[in-house]
Amino acid sequence: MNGHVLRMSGVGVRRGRAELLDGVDWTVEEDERWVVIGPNGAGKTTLLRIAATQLHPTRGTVDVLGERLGGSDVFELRPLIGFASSAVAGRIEDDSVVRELVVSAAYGYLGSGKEQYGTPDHARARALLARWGAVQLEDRRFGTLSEGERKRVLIARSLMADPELLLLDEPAAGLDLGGREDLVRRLGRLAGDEAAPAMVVVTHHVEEIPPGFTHALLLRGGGVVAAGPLEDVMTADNLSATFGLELKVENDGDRWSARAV
Ligand SMILES: Nc1ncnc2c1ncn2[C@@H]1O[C@H](COP(=O)(O)OP(=O)(O)OP(=O)(O)O)[C@@H](O)[C@H]1O
Repeated sequence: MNGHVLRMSGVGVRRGRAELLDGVDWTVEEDERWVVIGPNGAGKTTLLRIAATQLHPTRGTVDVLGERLGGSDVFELRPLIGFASSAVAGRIEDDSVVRELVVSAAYGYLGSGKEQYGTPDHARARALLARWGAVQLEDRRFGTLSEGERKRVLIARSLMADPELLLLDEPAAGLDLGGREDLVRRLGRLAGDEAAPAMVVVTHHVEEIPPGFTHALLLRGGGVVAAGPLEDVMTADNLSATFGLELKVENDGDRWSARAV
């Protein structure tokens, strides 16, 4: 696999006359933790769906975990990819019981529900729910959970298959301040775990970059503004260009913040 978990080259996505992505070059190595940052409509979700093998680009090449998209069976790749997004959440039935929901992802994030699960699977699901502060919810139905509770359950579920690539689309969206800080701290803990998969987290807010994250890709209008190590990319100039307004950016060693000048 040469350490490349994900490699995109000249990737473009066109829908009608709209270029959702254009000329995206991006490589994620196995020990890297990336944030993808950009304004509404920048193409972040489209980019993540390509990485999750849910969407094929119109142009360019994509290699995920050493396999070329289009040239291999994506159903074999998908169990190796953890993916949590509001679209994934939207496909979950309200009456799904949390414990079953997590264990049913043991063989991929789109578990059919027909697989047989054993005691180790249930123990792993429980441990993951505990790690994400959600074990007290295991008997609850998904439809009864708060937004913050759903996010934590979905992340536990996305890790159930022990993926090699973890993709989280706006995991902190809709959370209150305490919920956001709790989630960012837990993501930071995962980022610091050497055994954790390569991670890509999409966000609109630099305040949501967890400690321990290493790289950022800034996206605007379907194009990459900058990509690379956080300390190189997270400049006021780059972020101002990404969001289309003049920003001041601060870093206190662990966390980032930005505000209009
Ligand atoms: N099928 C489609 N046809 C035309 N335009 C589309 C289609 N699907 C998505 N788009 C547009 O592509 C752009 C990128 O969408 P995407 O969801 O990837 O952005 P995003 O950066 O995730 O946005 P947000 O932060 O608002 O979630 C948006 O302007 C969206 O309206």
